[in-house]
Amino acid sequence: MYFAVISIFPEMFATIREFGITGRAVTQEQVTIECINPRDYTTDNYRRIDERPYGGGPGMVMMAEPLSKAIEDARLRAKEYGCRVDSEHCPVIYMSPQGQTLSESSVVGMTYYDGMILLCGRYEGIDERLLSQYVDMEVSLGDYVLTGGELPAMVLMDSVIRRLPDIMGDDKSAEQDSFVDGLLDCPHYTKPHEFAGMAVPEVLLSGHHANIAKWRFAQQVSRTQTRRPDLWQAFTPTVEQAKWLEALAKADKK
Ligand SMILES: CC(C)(C)c1cccc(C(=O)NCC2(NC(=O)c3cccc4nocc34)CCCCC2)c1
Repeated sequence: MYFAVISIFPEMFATIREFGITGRAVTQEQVTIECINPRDYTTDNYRRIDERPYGGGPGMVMMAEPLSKAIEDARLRAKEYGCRVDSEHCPVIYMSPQGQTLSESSVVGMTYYDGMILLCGRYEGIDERLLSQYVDMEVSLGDYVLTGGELPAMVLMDSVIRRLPDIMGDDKSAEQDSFVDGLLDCPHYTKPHEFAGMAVPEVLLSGHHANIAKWRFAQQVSRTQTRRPDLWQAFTPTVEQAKWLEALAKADKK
């Protein structure tokens, strides 16, 4: 999958290009992440990419011209990479507080794109005429004030990359199932057996895999019910999980 990121701080993206599962996906050429700096598309001596806002007010606004050229170049590169460069297959996504909030379901939908061109704002934002002319979709990470769109762009890329086929490899089954069935995670334990006077729940040492799976599922259920009732409301159990829920309910009644 092809990612082009348009940002005045391209160096920030080393965070996902050089580390962990996303770094491995880049090394194995399952994913390409190209950083495009709008400053390279300026024509003045000062390489201006921001200007004072019309109508006055604090701060600066990112100019449309350099961003438009950067997006057009990103489209060329996406095409060279093999993407079908249209809004259905390689959308221009503006990371924005005005956008639709990113969810695991929208992440899954994005794994079907050939690629995506991510636009990161800084200062007070981007000239509206650039957004109306070039942006296919606005996506938000959530409701808090940030200094830029780069971290949201990296979060989006991280969540999409880990869902691509052949990325999670053998640990896919473990990590994939626990995180994406819509429940919070169960507690995890590893060596040493004793820490700060605390041992490990016996069931995890039993080697009884069915009991261990049941215990973990029960932990996920109770944690989700108590900490995230909103997720619990939205949770739709698989047939298997529905059976376990029944068994749990019966056990609770005893
Ligand atoms: C949401 C809230 C609190 C009501 C709000 C309302 C008004 C402005 C902001 C804000 O933070 N403006 C600054 C700005 N933020 C973001 O880019 C951004 C923020 C949050 C989630 C994001 N997901 O992607 C990008 C995101 C970075 C500098 C360029 C202009 C955008 C926030």
